[in-house]
Amino acid sequence: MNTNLLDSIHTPANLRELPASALTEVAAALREEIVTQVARSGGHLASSLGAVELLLALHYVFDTPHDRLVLDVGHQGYAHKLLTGRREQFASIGKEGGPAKFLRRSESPFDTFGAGHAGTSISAALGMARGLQAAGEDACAVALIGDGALTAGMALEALNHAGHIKQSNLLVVLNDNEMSIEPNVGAIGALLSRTLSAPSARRLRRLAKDMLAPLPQPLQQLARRAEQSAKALLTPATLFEAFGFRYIGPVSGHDLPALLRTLGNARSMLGNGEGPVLVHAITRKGAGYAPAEQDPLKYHGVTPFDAATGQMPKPAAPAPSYTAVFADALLELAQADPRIVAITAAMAGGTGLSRFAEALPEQFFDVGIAEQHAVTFAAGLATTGRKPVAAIYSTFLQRGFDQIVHDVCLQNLDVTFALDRAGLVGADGATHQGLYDIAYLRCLPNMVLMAPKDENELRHMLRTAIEYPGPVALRYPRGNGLGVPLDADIRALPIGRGELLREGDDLAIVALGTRVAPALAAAERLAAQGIEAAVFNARFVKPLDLPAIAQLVRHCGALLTVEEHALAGGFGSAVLEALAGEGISVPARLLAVPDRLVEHGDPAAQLAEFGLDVAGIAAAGRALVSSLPGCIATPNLRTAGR
Ligand SMILES: Cc1ncc(C[n+]2csc(CCOP(=O)(O)OP(=O)(O)O)c2C)c(N)n1
Ligand SMILES: CC(=O)[C@@H](O)[C@H](O)COP(=O)(O)O
Ligand SMILES: [Mg+2]
Repeated sequence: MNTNLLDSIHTPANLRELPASALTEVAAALREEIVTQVARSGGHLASSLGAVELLLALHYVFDTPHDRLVLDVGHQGYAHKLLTGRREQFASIGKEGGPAKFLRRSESPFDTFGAGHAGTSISAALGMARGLQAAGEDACAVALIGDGALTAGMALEALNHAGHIKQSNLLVVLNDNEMSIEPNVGAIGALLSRTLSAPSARRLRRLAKDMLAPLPQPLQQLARRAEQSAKALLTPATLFEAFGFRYIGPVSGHDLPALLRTLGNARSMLGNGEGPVLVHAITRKGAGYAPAEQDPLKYHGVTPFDAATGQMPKPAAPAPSYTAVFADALLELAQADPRIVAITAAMAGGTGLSRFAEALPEQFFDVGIAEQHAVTFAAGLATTGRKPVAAIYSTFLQRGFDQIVHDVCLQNLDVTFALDRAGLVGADGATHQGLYDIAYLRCLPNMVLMAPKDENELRHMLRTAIEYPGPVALRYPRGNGLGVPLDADIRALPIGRGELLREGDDLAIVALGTRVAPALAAAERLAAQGIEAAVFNARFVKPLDLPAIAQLVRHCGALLTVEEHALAGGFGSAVLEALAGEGISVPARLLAVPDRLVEHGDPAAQLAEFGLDVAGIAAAGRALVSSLPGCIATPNLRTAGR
């Protein structure tokens, strides 16, 4: 395939200069480019392949960016990126300085709305449509949303509102591939599925029309009413029509002539005051690349692989991932205690729970992309004596904040939150960083919050959390553990107690989670420079081990806190607040992620940039000790000063 065809397409306006007959070739070129580049860089492959013709047709039919195209999640948007002037940078997608894997308004005027979390597109497009109407602009807004994302509560809230206000310059295009990351959960997916979908209903309606034609008028009306009820049973049309949408479909999302026709029709229906329109397109996840079509789950999000064969290199993992260790420990604990149940919000693979689902199906729930529901569902289970563990990425749990406050903490219910991907996440970037959970959880009454220093401690913390009869959140990072040996038993830790890992007189380094190991290494470097730093593994953000920390700080006379979390509202802030409450004031430095967006990039480089690696911690420790009164800035700093 000749991807040179793409050389002449810098904006959709170039695309629109081509005859419609040329688009099939453009689609093939886009697909080729996506497979080739994602095989090198990694990224979201299967979803993007499935949406090539849809994006091509949307940019061809609509006057983007004047007409606003809003993508849900953004992981299906690689053809959109290639058609809107980002082909040259495409090879560095997800890398520092390269395009984001999702959408950012700062990246292109064609990215009309930032995306990364599921279910936002219809609300955003509805807001745009209303705003454009209010400004008297002759433009429309188009939301492209997957069948998985459509199960998110806010997507349904938006449908409800859009129909209610009859927003006629709004088009929703439903990209229905019968998949979320994994097969879709629940009735909406089932309603949309092929067996119930409209071709059969349409045939039925045509047949009924032919049969009714010779009948007298009243009988025809009666029969039409009966046909309406049959339709209600058979088609997704009635669902969307009940929401106040005019439904068109289903149409094949890979048949370009049919798509152009259908979207053209939909466009002509917009703006006439009769309410929003929904086009239902049927697609295949991974379309056009056999390995991804056969196993769309495996090729949903990929690291570099061999494009020719689809083979993925076996990662030479030096240690199991935190996710895997968490999942194994949870399965072990749940096998011994049937009260323990595991909950995921459409991320069974990502949270490591797939094996749990197979082994203990009665104790496992995938609620779909419904984090808010997951939290309150867990709370409900807890009222009956179940011990729910909701495993949700730190970034996605943001969705369920009010439910954590109102349904869990206020009632002090026994729910464990396993916050995977807490910290820097790398290529997924700003929308997926797990940098805010300490801030949004530690302010809540009744909440216990902890973070393990390694994967072995994670297992003990999981048991601690499950045994504790109230809300607990456990945060752990994306990626591999430290490779430490795993204890034979999994035991509960004392709540609110940290551990002193290294003694020292000159500086107290109080570290949390992933930053404990580098803090220890930094202390060794400092020792070589004559600074004896104590290193304390805090384990708990809430309740803090205040007695131990206060004693250590008093002893050393200087405090350095280290965490992989935003500075504002983070662990260091918690320590300072607690010390201030005790009337302890001490020279201190808080090492944390600064108050700015952290885009995609290499987490190791980002940690170094923020001074959170070994060198940064050592440098901050040395600077702090050097700044203390009476300290002479030479080797043996504090001792020289004393
Ligand atoms: C709030 C939220 N929860 C979970 C995710 C993780 N996630 C990303 S894509 C996806 C599946 C979306 O399915 P669909 O919209 O049908 O797109 P497809 O992958 O099938 O193309 C999920 C669960 C997310 N991005 N946002
Ligand atoms: C699109 C999306 O939100 C998820 O697929 C996300 O990319 C998950 O990434 P990891 O599971 O690899 O952390
Ligand atoms: Mg889907």
